[in-house]
Amino acid sequence: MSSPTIVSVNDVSKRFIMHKDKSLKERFVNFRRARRHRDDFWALSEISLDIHSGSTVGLVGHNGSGKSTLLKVIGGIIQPTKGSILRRGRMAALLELGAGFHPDLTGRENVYLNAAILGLTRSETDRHFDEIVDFSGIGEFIDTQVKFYSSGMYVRLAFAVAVHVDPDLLLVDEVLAVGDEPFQRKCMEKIAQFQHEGRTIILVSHSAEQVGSLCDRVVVLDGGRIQHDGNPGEGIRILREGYEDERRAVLRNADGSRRKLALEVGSFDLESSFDAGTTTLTARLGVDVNESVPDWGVGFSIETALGMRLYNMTTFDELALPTSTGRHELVFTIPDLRVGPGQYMINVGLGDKAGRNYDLATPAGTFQVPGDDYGNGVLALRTSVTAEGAVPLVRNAKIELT
Ligand SMILES: Nc1ncnc2c1ncn2[C@@H]1O[C@H](COP(=O)(O)OP(=O)(O)OP(=O)(O)O)[C@@H](O)[C@H]1O
Repeated sequence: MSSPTIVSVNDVSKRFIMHKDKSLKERFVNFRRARRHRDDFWALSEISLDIHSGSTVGLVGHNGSGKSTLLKVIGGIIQPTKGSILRRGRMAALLELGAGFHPDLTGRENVYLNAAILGLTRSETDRHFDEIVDFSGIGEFIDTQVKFYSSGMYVRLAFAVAVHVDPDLLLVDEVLAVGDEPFQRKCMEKIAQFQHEGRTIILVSHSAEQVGSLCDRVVVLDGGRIQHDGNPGEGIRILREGYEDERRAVLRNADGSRRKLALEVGSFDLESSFDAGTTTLTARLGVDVNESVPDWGVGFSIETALGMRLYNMTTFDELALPTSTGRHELVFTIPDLRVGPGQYMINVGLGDKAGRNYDLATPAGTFQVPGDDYGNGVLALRTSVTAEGAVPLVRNAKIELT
């Protein structure tokens, strides 16, 4: 039996009105002709989603695709123009930096205010107060007005309150990217605990890695519509493909002709060879040097289909690459590749030592490692098992280029 629906988004559309008049005076002068001086903009169109209790849903999409608007509509912060939202249980939302905090109140006062808004009594908040402050790491600044807090401090305190009010549903909008690394780790642990406890999480993220590791369902938005709803790996692939199309579009001049970058990924070919039980992967990268760039180099990384970075290297410490214009071929050889069954992506980026980035191919190529009987996971470990009277089997994992 599937778990009950905690959020139901029914055919929701959201319109924003964009005023063409720049100044108040223009608006005043054009008051009677107001309709002609405004544009309707549909940030969300006909969105329907049922979110089941206990799931972790990632909302992803390009800038302006409507992720934050959808999260705010789900959170009841803004009303849909059409359609309806049904929500059950206690909700805690981390939507905008500082939203829900009163700048003139201290951290302590804001904790009580926020917790009250989220439905906690004063004595319930008293009980959690030390834990909240402890989790936030705010320390003695808890009695300082929050207008003096840094953005990191805001997020830490807001997150600490949200996760200590016993929510059934947690909405998180990108704010996790703000805190420092130890705090982000703490947040991730808390989210994992929430998942374990069967709470529901909806999060907006730009990080494929975060979405891939946390979510069991990914919704890709494009221009306010659902482009994909379901498998996270497929969602991340669709999102990346979109970024690649966007990048190509940026590389066009106004007349449609292709604009050249100083360094460009010209070609990328993968080969694999299998010998004596090990796989060697060879990647041939053709770089078009259109303008001489001193100290250029290549970043080369391998990721899982869910965006988890497995390996990263650059050529900067290995090679001084030729600066003459024309196509240069680099050959990356990875002997004895030991990754487990699954799909992998190879990304390449071209840049220089001064930190300038020129071209990026994400992915430049993909490969698939078929399942074998040695186990699953990102590591291919040739674990051997013996048992008296048993016949050992020998299995080979061949790599297929896709
Ligand atoms: N209050 C508003 N008034 C007018 N337009 C708005 C308003 N809020 C959002 N928009 C527009 O709606 C579209 C969707 O915005 P939204 O913030 O939901 O996108 P997003 O996918 O979260 O983007 P990002 O990744 O940049 O945060 C954007 O084009 C944005 O400019």
